[in-house]
Amino acid sequence: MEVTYREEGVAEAAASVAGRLSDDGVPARLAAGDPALWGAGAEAEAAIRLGWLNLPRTSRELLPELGKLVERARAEGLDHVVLSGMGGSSLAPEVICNTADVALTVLDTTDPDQVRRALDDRLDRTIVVVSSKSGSTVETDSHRRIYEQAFRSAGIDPAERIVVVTDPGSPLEQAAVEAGYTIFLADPNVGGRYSALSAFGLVPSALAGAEIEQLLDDAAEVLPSLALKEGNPGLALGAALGGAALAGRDKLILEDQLTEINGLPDWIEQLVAESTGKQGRGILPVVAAEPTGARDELVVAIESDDGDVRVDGPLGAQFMVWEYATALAGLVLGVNPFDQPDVAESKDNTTRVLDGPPAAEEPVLVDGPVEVYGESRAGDLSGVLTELLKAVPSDGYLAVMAYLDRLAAFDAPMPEDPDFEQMTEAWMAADAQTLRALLAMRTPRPVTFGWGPRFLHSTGQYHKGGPSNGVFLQITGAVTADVEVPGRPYTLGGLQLAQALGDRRALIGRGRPAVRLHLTDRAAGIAHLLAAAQEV
Ligand SMILES: O=P(O)(O)OC[C@H]1O[C@H](O)[C@H](O)[C@@H](O)[C@@H]1O
Repeated sequence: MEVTYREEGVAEAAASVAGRLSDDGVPARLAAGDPALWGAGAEAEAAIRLGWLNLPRTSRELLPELGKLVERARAEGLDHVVLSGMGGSSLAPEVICNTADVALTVLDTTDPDQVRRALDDRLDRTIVVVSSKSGSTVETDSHRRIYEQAFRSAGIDPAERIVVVTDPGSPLEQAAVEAGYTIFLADPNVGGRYSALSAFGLVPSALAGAEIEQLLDDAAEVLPSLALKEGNPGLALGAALGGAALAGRDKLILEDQLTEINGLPDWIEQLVAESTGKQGRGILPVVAAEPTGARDELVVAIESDDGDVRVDGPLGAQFMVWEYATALAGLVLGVNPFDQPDVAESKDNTTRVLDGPPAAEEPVLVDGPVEVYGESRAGDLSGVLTELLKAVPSDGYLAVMAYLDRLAAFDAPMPEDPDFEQMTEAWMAADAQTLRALLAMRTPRPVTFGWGPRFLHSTGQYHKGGPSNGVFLQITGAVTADVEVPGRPYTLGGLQLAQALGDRRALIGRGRPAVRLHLTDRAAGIAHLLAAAQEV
């Protein structure tokens, strides 16, 4: 595992931070799991959050039981693996399975269309992993209820198809015991976003067919170096992240194009944003964007020369080193890297909206299939986008957050016998993510993109707790066929909208500009929105 500095400014800032940390004995203290490192205020929490340092060893204990489960699933022909989990309970398995090139259907959404897509896909051969550390996350609870009902209606016993990963004593464990589900209990001394090498990362990945022992071997191999002052990749990376941020380079552009590791930036995004984005400080990860050369950017590239910092190594070691580096970056920035104090606010607001829907807000503008909610004096949609881009401060960013089906673009109409280029073009023309790229061309500031509610468990913490320089654009869409959540008074569509309204309320409450665009026809709305972005 190797971390290389490819730019002088970064090398200098990192060297000075690394020197200071080494003088204080930090590398060895962190490797030994010293909870006092982050100060008295963080000590109690750190004392129950450093278990990730032992996972390369302790997670091996899972292998025999997990091997049996994988064997049983194979023998029964259960080859469609669905993972229901938010944030730390799904981001690592997603990158593990993408890298291993094995199929895993990740449900980290409340979008009714996307959930129905998963339900309609090979239910007779589906095994569902329901993962939640707290065991009380509303999205995961809803998926579990929906799958239980779907299995029963198909004459399948849910106990044969549902596997639960949770912390001991959680409400999900209790429900799983009562229902007779297969249960894997995770190490409670590991926080969600540090849980890649725990049961949360390993159970769904093994079921999907990934080689998980190799991940643990690669993580174990890097471990001894994390106690060192020299030749310590975690110290090198943490000092670069923290040192650059202190020097004003607090936008972290993550590059991993065309490497063997596939999708690591989405996992890093949660780790770094939730760990550092609080008390008005933090590092903003920017995924899938081209560097612009802005003075506040730090470009980190996975296995390529495209960055100011280059990080090489296999996936298991990358998990370990990024976790260690992020814990150090938190120390350098003076924040507790193990809590997420501002995530709950949007959740509470969502509950409030579900309990008693607010008086209907009138759109300030309707432009074709797009309604605009929020403060705007623009006469049309491209005017709204122009206003938002202008509102971004010189050190700020624009966050686009789409509460939509992230697979909808694959339904785009295609020309007959399309070649790859034509297919890509058709997908991009139907994909909300294309808006990020179009807006990025029209501003020198970073533009981030998140699917809602997935990002609420990731960058959502930074949006509310980090520096107050974000501008927010939400996209929601009309629901044509909703999905009931059995035993709950809401539908998925109702929950999804409540999540958008709840988060917007939290952002506005903090004085941040936040506009919601509602697509009254989803496909036509995306097309209209992308056309408007081209006119900005
Ligand atoms: O695993 P769970 O308890 O369901 O939590 C899933 C996610 O929920 C919260 O929003 C936290 O901010 C995340 O850090 C966490 O990964």
